[in-house]
Amino acid sequence: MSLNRLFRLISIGLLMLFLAFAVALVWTEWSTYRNGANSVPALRNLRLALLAMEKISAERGPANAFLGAPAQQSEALLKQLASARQQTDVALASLHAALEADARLRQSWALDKVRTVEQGLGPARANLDRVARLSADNRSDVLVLAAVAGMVDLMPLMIRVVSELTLEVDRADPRLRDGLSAVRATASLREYAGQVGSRFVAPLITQRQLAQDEVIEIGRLYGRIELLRGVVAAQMAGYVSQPQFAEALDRVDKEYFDSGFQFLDFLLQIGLHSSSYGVSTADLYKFYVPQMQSITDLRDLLLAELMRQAEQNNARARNLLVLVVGLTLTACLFFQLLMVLIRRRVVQPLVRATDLVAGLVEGKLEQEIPEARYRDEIAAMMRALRVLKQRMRERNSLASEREALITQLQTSSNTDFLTGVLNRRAFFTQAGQQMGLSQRYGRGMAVVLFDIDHFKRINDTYGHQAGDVILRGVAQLVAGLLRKVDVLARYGGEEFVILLPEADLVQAGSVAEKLRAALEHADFEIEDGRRIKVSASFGVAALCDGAGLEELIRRADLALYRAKRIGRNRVEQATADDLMS
Ligand SMILES: Nc1nc2c(ncn2[C@@H]2O[C@H](COP(=O)(O)OP(=O)(O)OP(=O)(O)O)[C@@H](O)[C@H]2O)c(=O)[nH]1
Repeated sequence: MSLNRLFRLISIGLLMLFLAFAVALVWTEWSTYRNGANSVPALRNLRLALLAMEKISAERGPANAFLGAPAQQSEALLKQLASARQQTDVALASLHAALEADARLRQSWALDKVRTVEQGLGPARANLDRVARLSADNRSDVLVLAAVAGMVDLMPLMIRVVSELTLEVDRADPRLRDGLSAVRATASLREYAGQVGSRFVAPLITQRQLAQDEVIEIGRLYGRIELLRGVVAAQMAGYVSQPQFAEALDRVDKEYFDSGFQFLDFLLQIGLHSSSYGVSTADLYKFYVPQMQSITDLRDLLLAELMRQAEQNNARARNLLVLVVGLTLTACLFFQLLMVLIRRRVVQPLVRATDLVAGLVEGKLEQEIPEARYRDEIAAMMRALRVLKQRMRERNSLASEREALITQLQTSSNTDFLTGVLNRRAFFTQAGQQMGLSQRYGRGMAVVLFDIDHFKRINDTYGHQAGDVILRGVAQLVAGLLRKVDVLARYGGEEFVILLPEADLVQAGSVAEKLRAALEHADFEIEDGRRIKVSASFGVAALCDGAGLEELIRRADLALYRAKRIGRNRVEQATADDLMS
């Protein structure tokens, strides 16, 4: 796999991994933010539910007072009760409207229960009013207990509404869990405080001793209240460093536990042994109910703090989401840029350099080696490649020069400098090779020796230079008349030798005759423009009875000698006498 392709695959793989990681991160932050965004509306709903619960509890105060009041006090208490009932109705209507407006809660159990409470409130109030309007003699203990219980029985439904809405807040932002527990504990404390007060209503109205089951129930409620006091104190541990929380908790201790609770304790001590309480339900409403306000205030303070925390958490989640998205996008961009940079500055130049080196190895010295864009290691490599290419060029040119020189030297060492035909040494080299082939394959071969006649006279008459001109002319003429396979060489002085491969004596004689005739008819122009005629004598010998080259030349030389002797300008072939001599 090429480096380029490998890098591309690695880049894509890394980018995929990176994107998966980024998407997971953004998704987590987005979910936190989206869930957290529900925490504030969910807290508002919870606050409305707690308020409605408180109002229902609070309504029991004037209601209980009204139950036990003599006729002359009824009108004033009725007004207070009407006002309390209106506040309950407003609080329940607000809660109802808020739950209906919330798409997630429109079909919820919480809304069903709110409706049930709204529906149950009418009959409970009507029953309470009916009992309150009875004459004192007719307000039996059972009727009063039933009237009080009618209102108290609505509370479990409201507690479930509160539980469900608390869960909504918890789901939206689990970090609010501790604060929510504190709020719930405070709300429960307020509810049980109301309930324990209500337990004294019937005995106060009917001026009787506390029944045994009432004592047990009051004891149970005392236990719960004490337990909740501990729970609230524990839950508040994280808050009491802030003065407003410390003060609110202190107020609960002083106003409710030290004052209100003491008042109930006083009634309990009386109710255990006698019926002479000396207080009415109106007194209970007047002395006890206001002390519970400190619990409600603490709850509201906690709710406000929770709201602040929820908003702060939301803002943080939003900021974190923006930061994560921003960082992810930046990192993504940076990663892409990094990959492009590595590809452009490292991978591609490396691949290019590899191609260039491969090209140089193949001898492609014409290829252009580009200038590197940056002053880095790649630039150094390109510079080195340019130097390498230059050196290779120089070496190649040196090699060519040397080869040309060798060829030139070989040519000049094999060539006769005057006539341009082979010299005697080269003739023997080539003739020796031919002789070997002829002997191996049994082919014929002949040698012709010829010598220009009376050449000394030409030199003497026209000068040595004219003699040279004629030597060149004779060599060119003869070379032009021979086959390519024939080997012509200057044998020495004005004497030439010709090797005729695959020729017998007769064929060689014919060739010699043709040459002789050509020379006889030719004339050669010397420097002063004069034309000079020459003739030559030829001796011919052919290969037979396994004779070697030397022997062949010797016989041709004998024949040439004979031709000179007989009269020149003629061709003589080697004879049987030449063979034996
Ligand atoms: N101009 C010139 N003359 C040469 C060269 N080589 C040899 N000669 C001359 O060739 C002549 C040969 O003369 P000889 O050997 O006496 O023979 P010839 O005069 O040709 O007489 P025959 O061969 O008997 O016909 C000599 O005078 C040499 O000096 C050369 O390269 N150039």
